[in-house]
Amino acid sequence: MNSPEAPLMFSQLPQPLRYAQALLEHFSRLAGLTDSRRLCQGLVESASQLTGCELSQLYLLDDTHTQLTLAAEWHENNWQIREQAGLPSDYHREQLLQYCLCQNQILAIDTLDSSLHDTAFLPDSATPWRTLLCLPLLSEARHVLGVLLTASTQSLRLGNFADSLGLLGNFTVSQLGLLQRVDTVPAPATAEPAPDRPCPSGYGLIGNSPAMRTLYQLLGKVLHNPVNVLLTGETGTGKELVARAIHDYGFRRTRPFVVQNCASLPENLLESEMFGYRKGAFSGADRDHTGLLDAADTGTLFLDEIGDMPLSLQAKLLRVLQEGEVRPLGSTDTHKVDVRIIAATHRDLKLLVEAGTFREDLYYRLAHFPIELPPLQERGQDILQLARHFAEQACVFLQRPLCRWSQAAESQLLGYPFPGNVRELKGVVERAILLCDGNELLPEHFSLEDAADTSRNLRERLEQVERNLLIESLRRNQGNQTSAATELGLPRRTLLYRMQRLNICAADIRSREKADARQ
Ligand SMILES: Nc1ncnc2c1ncn2[C@@H]1O[C@H](COP(=O)(O)OP(=O)(O)OP(=O)(O)O)[C@@H](O)[C@H]1O
Repeated sequence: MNSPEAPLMFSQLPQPLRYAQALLEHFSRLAGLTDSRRLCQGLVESASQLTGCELSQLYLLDDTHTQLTLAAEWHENNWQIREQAGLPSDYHREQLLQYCLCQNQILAIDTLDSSLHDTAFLPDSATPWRTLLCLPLLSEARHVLGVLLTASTQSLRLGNFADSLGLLGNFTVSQLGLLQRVDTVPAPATAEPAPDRPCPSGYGLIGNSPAMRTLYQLLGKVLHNPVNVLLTGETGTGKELVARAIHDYGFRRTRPFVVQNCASLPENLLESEMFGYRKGAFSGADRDHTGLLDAADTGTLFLDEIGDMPLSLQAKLLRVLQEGEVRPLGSTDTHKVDVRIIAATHRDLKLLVEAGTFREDLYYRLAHFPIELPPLQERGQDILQLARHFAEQACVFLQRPLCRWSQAAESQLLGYPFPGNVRELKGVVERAILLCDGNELLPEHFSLEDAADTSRNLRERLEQVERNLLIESLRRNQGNQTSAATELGLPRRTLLYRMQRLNICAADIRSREKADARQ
């Protein structure tokens, strides 16, 4: 067994060949299981048989990575059924599991000490648990999906099984994924069509385009990993929303989330806000003040517009990132904080580095895990999904019935460039809901044409606005010209004249009456 390949995985085991053969048999047995529950049970049984451990447990994260659940347990030669299989949403007390999951690290403990380690997740045993192995289970894309744990009351070198058991565990979770996909094959054509309602697509964010799916993949990688994250992208693309998602769906979700916009305060105020100060640090400092870094301790600090942070503060922030240390103004002492920094900017930080206004060392520290948010224009049909979502929100807020979307309005939104991205879309939709008196959103409710169409002169654009106003009024009055003229404060003859000039015909007015009648 001196060949450099296969033996490496088995070389520390007493009977490597027999073990390799047994491992193959377990692979092939698991590959034949077509029921998710049996597959989970099969894995824990295999893990115990291969290692000789009395206990094996399989924990799986749910789709949103918020809940870690005990999916199967093998103990005392049997599958166990536990009542409360779900762990608290931050699995904070289960430090060992949390370490393995969040750090994506194998954990092998040869001498388990119950006074040092909280092992409440292990079942009661007459003899104390002595050795433990925790393996993060990974998808093909290297996302952590769960943990495989084996434990024994005997002294075993469980670390030697880590590589081979990891392969078996990863294989099992990929089989589970396949089975889930088979179970969720679209319903047959006879089924009722799904309601046309927007729904969050990933981590509470809306959008299903390839660009957004790539974003969700990247988010999945940082949720359970304490790296700092740099969010870039045009204004209004959702950087703050994404920062919140990383916090809310990650392992710090029960800890504070603190936001500071670096462009909103002058240098000295920003410094005292972030780092805090001691009484007497400057005139007016009549008491100690806790800084945001302390407020965010054990949680997340979101630094928006990081490109606008003054150079002197950049040096202090670098110290926090490198040493985890904060020194409040007026203090000679430093103290430690444990804060995940998520920074965001719509500016090109590399250019700022070249221009000498942003520190290169800080840039590299922050950009450990850069995530670029796609502009709205690159999200295709997400525009409509987002628009429906914002329309629904606005209708609920205004306590009015939901509006239908005319095809023309949808096409108009799809053809508009949205330089202000999602924020602009939200504003445009909310305004349209206010302008829409009936139940159907029409192109004239959206003030997009003017911004998009620069080919028309001012008079033509004003005429378009006037035309929309007249049509709206006529529709409100069921086509009655006298009532519409009164509402608009015009003599009826003037209204007729303007209608003629602006080419408003009965069909323009009827199009909504028809829509209303269909309701
Ligand atoms: N994918 C999304 N799903 C739902 N709402 C979104 C999405 N992206 C952005 N929004 C909404 O759009 C608005 C702007 O988002 P946000 O403030 O996070 O953008 P930003 O990139 O941080 O902007 P800025 O660079 O100007 O600070 C918010 O109301 C946010 O809720």
